[in-house]
Amino acid sequence: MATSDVFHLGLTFDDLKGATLAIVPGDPQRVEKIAQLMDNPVFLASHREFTTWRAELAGKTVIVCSTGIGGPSTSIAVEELSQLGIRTFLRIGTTGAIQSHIQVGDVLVTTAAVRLDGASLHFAPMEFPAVADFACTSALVSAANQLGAQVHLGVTASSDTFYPGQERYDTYSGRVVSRFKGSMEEWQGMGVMNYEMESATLLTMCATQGLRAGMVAGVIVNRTQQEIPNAETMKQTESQAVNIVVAAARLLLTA
Ligand SMILES: O=P(O)(O)O[C@H]1O[C@H](CO)[C@@H](O)[C@H]1O
Ligand SMILES: O=c1cc[nH]c(=O)[nH]1
Repeated sequence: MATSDVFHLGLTFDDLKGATLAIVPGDPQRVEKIAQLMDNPVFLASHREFTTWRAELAGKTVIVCSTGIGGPSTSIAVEELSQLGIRTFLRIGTTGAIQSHIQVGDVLVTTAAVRLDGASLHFAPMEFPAVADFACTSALVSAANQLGAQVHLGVTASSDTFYPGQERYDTYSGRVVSRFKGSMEEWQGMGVMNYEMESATLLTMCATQGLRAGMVAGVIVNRTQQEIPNAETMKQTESQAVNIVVAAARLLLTA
């Protein structure tokens, strides 16, 4: 029997037991928390940034697999999970809001991403929109409403870097390259809700390959107010977004 049917994830076809839906957080430590909210959670593998558990929801198998931070590792997770049979991806992340009306603790559902990454260009030219799947997006919004979350729907800026690409000056050099100087204000003017680091790659890969993807994130900082998140608030916000993604997966699996 194969020990792994794909290059990085350390998973076999057998491990997935026919699952077609995966929940994909960035942080490997979030994976078990998500799996434990479902039935019969089982640890499958952990290699590099990719930790994978399997569980059941509404009698169907669900995979939970971390992508790590950023587009390159996300592209590997999405590619290998697709090879193994996954067709629907729900990302659950943390994020920094850039609009003053969005509060820390709110939840954002991404309808499309500004492609400030490099990996998505390996799947489609820049003219192609990084757009979320409508059914996934609707399920995430319904789940957020069911759970009483304060939810905002809109565009996310998805950057390869946490510091210059998100126009942070509180760095060792204090310098941001000219391409990104003033960029936050520009995105704010266009109504962009927030920054994170994986949706551009995930949404472009899925939209160009007949796969479904949706994205929800808990707001852990608001860049118009502060730079460093509060640890307790961060835990609560993450936990709310985790509950939402599991509820959304249930809606999609029972539709
Ligand atoms: O909480 P996750 O899912 O990792 O998402 C966000 O947090 C990381 C940066 O701190 C990036 O991966 C960003 O997209
Ligand atoms: O500001 C933030 C917070 C979380 N993740 C990001 O990528 N940016």
